[in-house]
Amino acid sequence: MDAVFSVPEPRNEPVRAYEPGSADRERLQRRLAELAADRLDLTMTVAGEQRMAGGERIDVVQPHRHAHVLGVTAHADQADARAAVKAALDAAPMWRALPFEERAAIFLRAAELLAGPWRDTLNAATMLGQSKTVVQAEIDSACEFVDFLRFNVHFARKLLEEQPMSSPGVWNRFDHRPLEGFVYAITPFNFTAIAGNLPSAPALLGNTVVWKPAPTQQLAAHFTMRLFEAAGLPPGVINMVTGRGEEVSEVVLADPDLAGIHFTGSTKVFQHLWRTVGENIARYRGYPRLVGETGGKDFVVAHTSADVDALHTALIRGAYEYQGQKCSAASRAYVPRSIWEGGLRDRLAATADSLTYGDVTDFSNFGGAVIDSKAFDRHTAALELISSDDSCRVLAGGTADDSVGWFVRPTLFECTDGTHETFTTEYFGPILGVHVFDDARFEDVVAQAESVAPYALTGSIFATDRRVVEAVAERMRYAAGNFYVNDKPTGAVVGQQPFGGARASGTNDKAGSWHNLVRWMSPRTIKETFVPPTDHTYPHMG
Ligand SMILES: NC(=O)c1ccc[n+]([C@@H]2O[C@H](COP(=O)([O-])OP(=O)(O)OC[C@H]3O[C@@H](n4cnc5c(N)ncnc54)[C@H](O)[C@@H]3O)[C@@H](O)[C@H]2O)c1
Ligand SMILES: N[C@@H](CCC=O)C(=O)O
Repeated sequence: MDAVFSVPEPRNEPVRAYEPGSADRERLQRRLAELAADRLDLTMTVAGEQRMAGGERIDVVQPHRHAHVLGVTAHADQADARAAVKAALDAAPMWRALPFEERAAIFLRAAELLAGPWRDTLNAATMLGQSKTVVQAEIDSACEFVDFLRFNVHFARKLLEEQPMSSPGVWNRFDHRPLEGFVYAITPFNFTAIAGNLPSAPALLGNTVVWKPAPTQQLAAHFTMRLFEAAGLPPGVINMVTGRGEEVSEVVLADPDLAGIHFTGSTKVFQHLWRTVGENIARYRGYPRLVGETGGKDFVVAHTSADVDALHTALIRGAYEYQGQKCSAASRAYVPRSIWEGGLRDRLAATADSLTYGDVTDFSNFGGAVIDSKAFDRHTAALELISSDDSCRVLAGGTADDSVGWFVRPTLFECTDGTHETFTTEYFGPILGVHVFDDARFEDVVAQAESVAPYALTGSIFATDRRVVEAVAERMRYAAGNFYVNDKPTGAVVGQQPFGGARASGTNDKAGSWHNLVRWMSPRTIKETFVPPTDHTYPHMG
């Protein structure tokens, strides 16, 4: 077809409420029951073929009921990794030859399938496998995932329009090539949308991908792969390998055709990947693009002019929704003594104590369990540290129980030392530390909060005094890639608050925006001269 196509105008997928008695809720509950009753083989998908990986088997369980096995997966071994790389390289010529519109149509179809008939499946898988409540699943595996798919097409189309200038008699063009080789996408447990976006964004631009989801997210990852297939994704474009990933990386990171890594997860793992790429640099055909969004130690700073009701709600939601397992979760707050002792302390503690964490299929619960025993152990160690340290005082929670699920109570503590390790370490759980300061020390505390932790992902200022808002935004300009004014530091929406952070929090390539997509393109500049010169001499030569 000869045409310059426009693409559908993207819109954010509306969030459904699932109120009692609604048809949406009843349908989702039926799907939850079906998936809970199943015990799926959670295979790899390589060159379109589903088969169990060759390594040790792993049970995928419900974190809030860990005796309940949802499916069985396995660690991919080196032979599995080699097969996935080969499948990606074999599919590359076909995929990059397909016009952009055809690739875009597949991902737009995936968006509409997910917004419609696949919504309950992805939401139910995310609730059961990752212990998300219905609202947390809905904003992730339905809305944010749909948004990534729609907005990526919109931004990619705009990037393809980018063309250089041409002087008279010359036509300059950009050929927006995909990278030469394959992309390695490695995704975290906590967001189904991120797991879907990391392999699909490079694929939209014509790259083929080896995708390694987190084992604890494997149930939703399995259905994500089925969704892409249902939308028409050809075999070999995205190849999903299962399990922990170390063995996969031994093969993939040593492959000469590694063209890029699209990672979201912990800072430690990203640094390991970066280091390994550095050690292998002479092996590669090119310089692999390294895109990584990683950890955070996200702050809320309050001023005496703050709206205390808004601050209270932001701290509760920001710290304890999804059990604090968002990279953006508020985990350290700085509150003036007059506000803290004027009522906020007791109110926050009472609200935190009242939050119910339990089985997420009971829609009355506020939260579920933390993801696995490793996370549970990390949090119990942090709780022990807090309760045994004289500078910290636990005000709510502080307990944990793994008899049925990996439950950690929403924990609130205050700490006299704003440089304490609890203010610099990412625990990734429902643990909020508050440093209370004398009102007059506001500027010193802002300066400390700016750089005490190595991260720079999200942060909030609560103040109604505009001069304070302006001054803190300027003083903390590099302390957060996503900065919020009078709002919680979580819940970024694709197309509205492009997401990502710098310093130890990552490369700040803003998932779901053109900043990210541009990393998966390798433009070729073409100059065509219509009437080329036929005399090599210049006028100054006489
Ligand atoms: N900045 C962001 O946008 C963002 C978003 C979500 C999560 N996170 C961060 O992710 C972390 C939580 O997620 P997680 O526990 O899944 O992180 P993680 O780093 O433990 O794991 C992330 C992924 O890396 C894989 N992995 C680990 N070692 C590997 C290796 N050697 N080779 C290949 N793959 C390997 C894991 O199996 C998983 O798929 C937190 O630090 C959180 O802040 C950041
Ligand atoms: N983008 C999400 C966080 C993703 C990390 O876990 C938010 O803004 O809350």
